[in-house]
Amino acid sequence: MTGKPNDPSSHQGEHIVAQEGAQLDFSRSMSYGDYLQLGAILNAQKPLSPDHNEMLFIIQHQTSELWMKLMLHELAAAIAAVASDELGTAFKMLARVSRIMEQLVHAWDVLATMTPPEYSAIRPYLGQSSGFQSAQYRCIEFALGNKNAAMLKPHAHRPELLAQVKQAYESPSLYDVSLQLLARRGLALPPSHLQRDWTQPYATSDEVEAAWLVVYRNPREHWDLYQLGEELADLEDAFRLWRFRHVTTVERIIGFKRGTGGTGGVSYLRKMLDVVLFPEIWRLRTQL
Ligand code: HEM
Ligand SMILES: N[C@@H](CC(=O)c1ccccc1NC=O)C(=O)O
Repeated sequence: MTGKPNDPSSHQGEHIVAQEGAQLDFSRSMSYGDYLQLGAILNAQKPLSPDHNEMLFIIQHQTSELWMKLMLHELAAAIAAVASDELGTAFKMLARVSRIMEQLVHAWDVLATMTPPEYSAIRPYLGQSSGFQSAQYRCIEFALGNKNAAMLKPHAHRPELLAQVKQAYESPSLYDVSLQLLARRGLALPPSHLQRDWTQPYATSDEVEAAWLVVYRNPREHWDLYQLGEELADLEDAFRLWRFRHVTTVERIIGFKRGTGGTGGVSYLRKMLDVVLFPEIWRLRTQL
């Protein structure tokens, strides 16, 4: 034994961990993998094709779903916090949601390493499955106020998922609870926007814009509402970037083919770029 770091006969590594007192026997205590349920997570990649690149496709989606799970966890808590006037708590959560969305924006860089012929080898194995059927994604859209009854249908065959998506569909969105907060703070909000059928898509209102304008014209007096408005802008900004990277990545990989989910593909995704979640937050800027 020479003791050199790269000498395969060296037992130096063993000595280091022993000296550091690292725990090495997990026969009777919880290990890293036990705590994180890595057995379940790392055995859940089951490629259907013989193609090398399917692992990328699966892991890209699974990691996205995990980040979406955290986003929903934070969003639900942020909605509850705004509804109970705990704005400091809500800001922390909303900032985290925006950072997760940015993480998902950058994740497209990994998927974009997949070329059209590489994806064409996998695509026939996907059948009619599509991200369009992601229950968590739909819950995020609904929590952010983009309500659409038709989007419940892909979940009709899975009662537990349908219940989850329906709950998000029927609940007030982040923006709905934000407007209620503005009203509690004495700003003039139209009754039509304070109590309504939450399943209906949000309708832009000049009165709502006027209320936000009071906040934005005097930030010092309404500092936390002003901060809330900017958190909403951050979140929608990041979400727009995600939508844009999706459609661009899709175009570079499948061009203008129809989607496996049955939509026109890029034409459908481009229409989604026109969705505005918090319209008055954007419109008011013209008046400042
Ligand atoms: C090769 C990569 C991808 C392609 C070619 C692709 C293609 C498409 C297409 C064509 C649609 C429209 C629905 C349809 O008819 O199928 C769609 C929807 C969707 N995809 Fe992807 N996608 C890709 C990757 C991803 C990834 C990584 C995610 C992340 C989870 C994702 C999430 C979604 C979601 C959530 C929708 C529904 C969007 C909405 O309804 O606004 N996709 N995708
Ligand atoms: N809609 C895609 C298929 C697809 O991307 C997909 C298929 C199964 C699971 C997740 C997917 N990702 C996003 O739509 C296509 O038309 O090629």
